[in-house]
Amino acid sequence: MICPKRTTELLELHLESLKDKDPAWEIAVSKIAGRGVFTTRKLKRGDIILRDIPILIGLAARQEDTLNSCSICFKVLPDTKFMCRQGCALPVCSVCAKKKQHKDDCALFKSWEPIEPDVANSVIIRLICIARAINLSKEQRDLIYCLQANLDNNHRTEVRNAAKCFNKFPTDKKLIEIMNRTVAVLRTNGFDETADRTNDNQEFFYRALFPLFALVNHDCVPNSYYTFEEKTNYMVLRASVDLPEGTEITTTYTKLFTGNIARHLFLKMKKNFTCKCSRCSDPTEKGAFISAVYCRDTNCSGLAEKGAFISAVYCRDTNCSGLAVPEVTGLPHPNWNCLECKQKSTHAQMIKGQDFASGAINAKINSHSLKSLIVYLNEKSDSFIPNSNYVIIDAKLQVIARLRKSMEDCAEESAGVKAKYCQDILDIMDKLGLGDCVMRKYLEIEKAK
Ligand SMILES: C[S@@+](CC[C@H](N)C(=O)[O-])C[C@H]1O[C@@H](n2cnc3c(N)ncnc32)[C@H](O)[C@@H]1O
Repeated sequence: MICPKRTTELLELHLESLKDKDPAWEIAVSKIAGRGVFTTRKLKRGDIILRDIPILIGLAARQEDTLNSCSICFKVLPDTKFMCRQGCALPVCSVCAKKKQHKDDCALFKSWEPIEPDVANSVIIRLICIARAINLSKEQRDLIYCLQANLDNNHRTEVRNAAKCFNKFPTDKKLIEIMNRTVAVLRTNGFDETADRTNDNQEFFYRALFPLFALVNHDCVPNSYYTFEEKTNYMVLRASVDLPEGTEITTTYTKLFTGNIARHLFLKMKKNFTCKCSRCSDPTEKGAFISAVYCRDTNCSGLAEKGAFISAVYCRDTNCSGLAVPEVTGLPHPNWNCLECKQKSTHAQMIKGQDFASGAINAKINSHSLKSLIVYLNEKSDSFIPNSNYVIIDAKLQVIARLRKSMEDCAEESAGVKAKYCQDILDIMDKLGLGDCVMRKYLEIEKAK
């Protein structure tokens, strides 16, 4: 680990234009992991903790149908003629084509001779963010190298695959090392794949590295939240709750509403660590029961109908309607404990109800009938899965998002549904102890509309 003092020096150079005489943050050794960011004074809920400038930013280009965005301003361009005419294989709008950043990108990519310069290729477009590290100053590069990089066997794949798209991709070991290291740093600290980092469940369409924010450790109930300034892409980090002086700032690397088991797996596999926060250590997730399922201590796990089983559901001949939670946290397939009858069950037994409800909800989502999804959530899902379960939270978020766009085919059913679902989720957020965040603001606005 590079020491907090040197890290701060490099960050101060990077943040020059945002220099604050009396910053509310400092870098210090963390009890959670390595270095962390701490408050230097008392802050109130909503106060700005810090602002950060992306040291690297580029299009995420995750899906082929989003390739017609400008690689500088990220605006979506008309469907045809959005590629640079200079043969660099980058999409750019006519205004940004004249900007220095594009001229630098263009010169670099053109010198590597793209094999198909007129075709938008996601591998090439995704490389912009990484390749921009080549033209950074020494201090900027030092800052990138001072950030943690979880090196796994895959971090070289991206550059290796990109090389196949050019006739003259560099073979110089130093250049390749800069790009590979940047990939690893971005994966450990940046915004990249949708699932890698989420802003309270919202997706990103660019990949970016904010070096000061990269020092913020994870907690499944974070005490800060961030937004972005539209014109500059600067990040603004604010306090979710009142923060005493000397508090370590935390953010979340996972979605807020996934259960303990899924969060544990994601953090282990994608971020290389096991979270030991208070939510992760509590099988009830602070009484929010996001991963809880019904106990249904049952003598019968058969289907409630003979023959073709077309409308069959699991037999509900049960003795117990209590909630079951994982016996211990941090295992992918834990045994489960009923909080009422104390019966223990295997993971496979317990997860049936959740899988069943999940399948039914996905079928309703895919059928595009919002009405049938709402009816299912209001009248049926509760017999398979508790309303606090994340499968239900996700489905309600889908309904809220769709009702927000239009009233679709269900004017009657939707009356009051959006406000009720928003309130249901806000109640769960309160149980988790989540303070202000983008999601809370979104739900409060949608509830009031
Ligand atoms: C974005 S960096 C955070 C800053 C890092 N502590 C440093 O010194 O550079 C992410 C890395 O920090 C560590 N980390 C962050 N939050 C953690 C947590 N809650 N528990 C364990 N390790 C954590 C993990 O190694 C993770 O890959």
